[in-house]
Amino acid sequence: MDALPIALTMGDPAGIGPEIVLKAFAQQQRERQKRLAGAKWLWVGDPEVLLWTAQQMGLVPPKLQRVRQAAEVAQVADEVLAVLPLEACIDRHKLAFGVADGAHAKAVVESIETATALAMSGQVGGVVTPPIHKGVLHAGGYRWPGHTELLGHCTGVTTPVMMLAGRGLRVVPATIHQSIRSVPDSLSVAKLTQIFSVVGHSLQQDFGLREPRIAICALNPHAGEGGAFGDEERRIIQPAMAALMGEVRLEGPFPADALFSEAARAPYGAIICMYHDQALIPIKMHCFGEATNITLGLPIIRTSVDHGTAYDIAGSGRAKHGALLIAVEQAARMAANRRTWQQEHP
Ligand SMILES: NC(=O)c1ccc[n+]([C@@H]2O[C@H](COP(=O)([O-])OP(=O)(O)OC[C@H]3O[C@@H](n4cnc5c(N)ncnc54)[C@H](O)[C@@H]3O)[C@@H](O)[C@H]2O)c1
Ligand SMILES: N[C@H](C(=O)O)[C@H](O)COP(=O)(O)O
Repeated sequence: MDALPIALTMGDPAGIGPEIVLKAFAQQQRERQKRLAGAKWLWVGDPEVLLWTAQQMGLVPPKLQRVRQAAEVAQVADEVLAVLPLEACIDRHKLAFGVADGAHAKAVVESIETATALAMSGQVGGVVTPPIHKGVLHAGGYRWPGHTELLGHCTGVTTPVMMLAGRGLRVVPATIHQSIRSVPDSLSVAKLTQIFSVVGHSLQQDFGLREPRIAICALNPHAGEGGAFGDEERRIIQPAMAALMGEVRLEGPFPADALFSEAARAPYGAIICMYHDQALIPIKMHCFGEATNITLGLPIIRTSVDHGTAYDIAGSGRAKHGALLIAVEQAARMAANRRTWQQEHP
């Protein structure tokens, strides 16, 4: 078993996050009987949220044990879920499934900040984040569009990079949570060079690929058709690729529509796309519920589920928890790969 626990954040308390944590922990316990494997979990959040969710849904909650620091998790029995409470609390009398409430934002953010600090100081092996509701953060006065940007802020990283990975496909959106209208103007040679470099390094360090090939999507249809439909390929994408020649194996820019067939993508360790939906539509069509959202370029390991808060089914019992188990396993695998890489490249 890994020595360090994995920290799980609270996520949005009114969404399916607490439900999938309860279900995933129960499954992990059943499988633990068969094979002793995997790191212990440390849930960073208001324990009332788990208890309320279990009570409302008729689920049997695990025994919870409050800890004050991550080091205590080693003493917590396997069948008990260690919980690190927050300073900010959730008012369970006002909590309702599927209702976005800006009053939850403070605790949601504190959970992410606390788990990140634990990972930064080496007290946990990685951070796994159940979904948050971006409207809740916004209503609470926070301007982070999502985890990715908040994690960048918490770790002092200016260009955190989002990757979604599942069933042999890895996609990276070069721009994330912003309007389509603003995308071309926010692409620059410097920004793309940085992202291409982070992805190349992470495929080696975190995914164990020795000489990864990376495909780059064009921004415009048919890669701009020689300039007839736009020139960002010539002005921005190609110079960024050229800047890394000899360092990272980049190919393209390819017309995005033809790149996602099985044959076209097979040689590549990752496909870098120019905007959110160019990357996330193909991966969610390919394996929604089984993909993992990973933040690259951080000094810590962070993974997440590929789905959101699913308010439409919160509290109904219909939420599937498979993506959370996959995200935890992915975090543990990445932590091991990174340790090996760091030993080989001191
Ligand atoms: N990792 C994250 O924090 C994360 C990821 C994606 C979206 N979000 C946020 O979640 C909120 C809702 O987003 P959305 O509605 O676009 O996407 P969503 O993933 O919450 O829901 C899309 C559809 O998939 C279903 N679904 C999602 N997860 C499911 C599961 N585990 N089991 C069964 N069905 C599931 C939902 O019921 C819904 O019909 C938004 O605020 C969004 O920004 C957060
Ligand atoms: N773009 C992600 C998705 O649609 O799955 C999601 O919004 C999560 O983003 P963060 O990990 O930055 O919260």
